[in-house]
Amino acid sequence: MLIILKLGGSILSDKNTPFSVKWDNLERFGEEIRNAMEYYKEKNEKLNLIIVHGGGSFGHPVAKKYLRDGKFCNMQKGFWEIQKAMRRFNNLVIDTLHFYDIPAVSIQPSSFVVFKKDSLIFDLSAIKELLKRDLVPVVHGDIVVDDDDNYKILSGDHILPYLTKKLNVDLSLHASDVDGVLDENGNVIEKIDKSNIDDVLKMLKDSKGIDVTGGMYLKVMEAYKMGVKTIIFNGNKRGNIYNALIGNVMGTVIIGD
Ligand SMILES: Nc1ncnc2c1ncn2[C@@H]1O[C@H](COP(=O)(O)OP(=O)(O)OP(=O)(O)O)[C@@H](O)[C@H]1O
Ligand SMILES: C=C(C)CCOP(=O)(O)O
Repeated sequence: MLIILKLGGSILSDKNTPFSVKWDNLERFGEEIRNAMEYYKEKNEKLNLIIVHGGGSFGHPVAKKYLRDGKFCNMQKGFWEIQKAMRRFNNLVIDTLHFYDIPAVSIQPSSFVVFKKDSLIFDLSAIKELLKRDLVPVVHGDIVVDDDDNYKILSGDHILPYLTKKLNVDLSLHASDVDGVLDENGNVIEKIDKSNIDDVLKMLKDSKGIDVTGGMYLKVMEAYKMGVKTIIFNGNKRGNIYNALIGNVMGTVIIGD
């Protein structure tokens, strides 16, 4: 069983308070992930896990400092500043996971991923070998170069569907701070597929906090375009990370075309 789980920046941090961490949440996620690993072990079922996390209160405010009219400037300094912010965040996440005996290891996209016009150069060899050794790759949103002499943010919302497709993941999960994608009445849309994608995209607004990527719109659009199935659910609710990992959580199922 190969599962990929994105821990959204909005549940790991307060995106309106730079460099803040929601420690209660992060520690609970560690506990729930460990419990889910125990669940599969007791069932004698092999679980391989990849974790993705967003920029949260670390990447977004720093990236915003170097954006002018949608283009990155002063990147002689900015590239490392954004990398450094994400390394800080990634270190905190991974150290906490280790406190719960989760063999997490870091994957930093800025050092090897290239954003091409409509695809990614993203070598998966190391991630595949790490999974073979039952290690848990933790891939984070990051600043990356593109193939047009510029720079782009590689969002966790790009990474999750990309890895879901390329690694033929069995279960793709996105823990955010809402119960799912909500309609104009605030009700959870249970399924998004080609029958309702156009109507749903009209309902998507901005994120509450500082966000330089694309909030819910990017999440839904990237998963749909990549043609994968993923579930968006509320990671703030105690027990939901565990429930999602054992295949038992309510949210919005996106079925890409
Ligand atoms: N129709 C919608 N349904 C649900 N949430 C929506 C909708 N439109 C906009 N949002 C906003 O999207 C937010 C979730 O997207 P956001 O990108 O902030 O989450 P995240 O994945 O935790 O963060 P990050 O992308 O930084 O990791 C919600 O908190 C909500 O404010
Ligand atoms: C802002 C940076 C560096 C990463 C953004 O990743 P996301 O929060 O998953 O969109």
